[in-house]
Amino acid sequence: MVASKKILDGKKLAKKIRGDVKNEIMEIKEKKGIVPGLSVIIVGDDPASSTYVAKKEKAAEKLGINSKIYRLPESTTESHLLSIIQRLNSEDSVDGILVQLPLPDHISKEKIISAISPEKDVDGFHTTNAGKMFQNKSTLLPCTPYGVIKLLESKNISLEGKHVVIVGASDIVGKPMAMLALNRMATITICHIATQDLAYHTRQADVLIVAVGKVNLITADMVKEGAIVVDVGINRSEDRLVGDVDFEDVGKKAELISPVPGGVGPMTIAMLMHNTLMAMKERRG
Ligand SMILES: Nc1nc(=O)c2c([nH]1)NC[C@@H]1CN(c3ccc(C(=O)N[C@@H](CCC(=O)O)C(=O)O)cc3)C=[N+]21
Repeated sequence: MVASKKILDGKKLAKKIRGDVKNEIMEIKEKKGIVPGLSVIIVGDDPASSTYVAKKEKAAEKLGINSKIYRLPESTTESHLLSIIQRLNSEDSVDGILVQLPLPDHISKEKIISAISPEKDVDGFHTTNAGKMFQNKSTLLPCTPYGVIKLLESKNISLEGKHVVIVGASDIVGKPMAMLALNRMATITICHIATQDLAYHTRQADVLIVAVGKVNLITADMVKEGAIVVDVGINRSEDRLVGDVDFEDVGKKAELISPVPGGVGPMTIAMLMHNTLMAMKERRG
């Protein structure tokens, strides 16, 4: 068992953040008579994607966000999807547009993301928002890396001067995670599929952030004593949800460790709600 004081409890923090967002939404509703609107588009019927979208819908509803889910068949054409996005871009009551990833192979992810108005890009994936993040300017930040930062900040962990090692270099987690850490003056290492001697790098980490999607990728021998470990991985193993980190063994060595489930996942949803409110305030606040 990992001692509870060592656990980075994302479920608890996400609840607090959702509460804060809800209070602000109620205040704005009272003063101005407007509520945030979130449109979520899902193409095809991948069961994991459907679960996540259902979670987003439920969270939005509880916070007084007006959410609408577009469930489109796998056969949806790129041009049809683009036409829906264009309509949502011009709809004043829609503050956030999220297209659930992955998309089917016949649809270009880049084309779809760049069609979303940057002001409504609550995922923070648009190149305009990525560029602003690069410049450390205020923008909509990608929900998962942003959630990781919030989780660390909630324990008063400053990244300044720390060696943050990120395993995984995806556009939606690893790369933006590195940029957010760099913007907070961390020294960063990004490991990926071509990295030689992964363990050499992970053992240097003061803060180790893992986002790969491989069960038990990170074992106790790969982690420095007293490190902070954040597990972004989500894997289904023997019908249960596990991360990329061997939680029990690594938990003994780590100072703090995030669990799966109950770690980064709920933070992703909370930051999406936060971003939806921010998008509303920026555009029509
Ligand atoms: N455009 C887009 N934006 C996304 O933000 C996005 C996406 N596409 N595609 C898929 C990934 C994955 N993702 C998760 C959200 C919540 C949990 C979550 O709430 N996890 C819970 C448990 C989930 C469960 O029980 O199945 C937890 O870790 O405790 C996980 C994963 C958002 N994603």
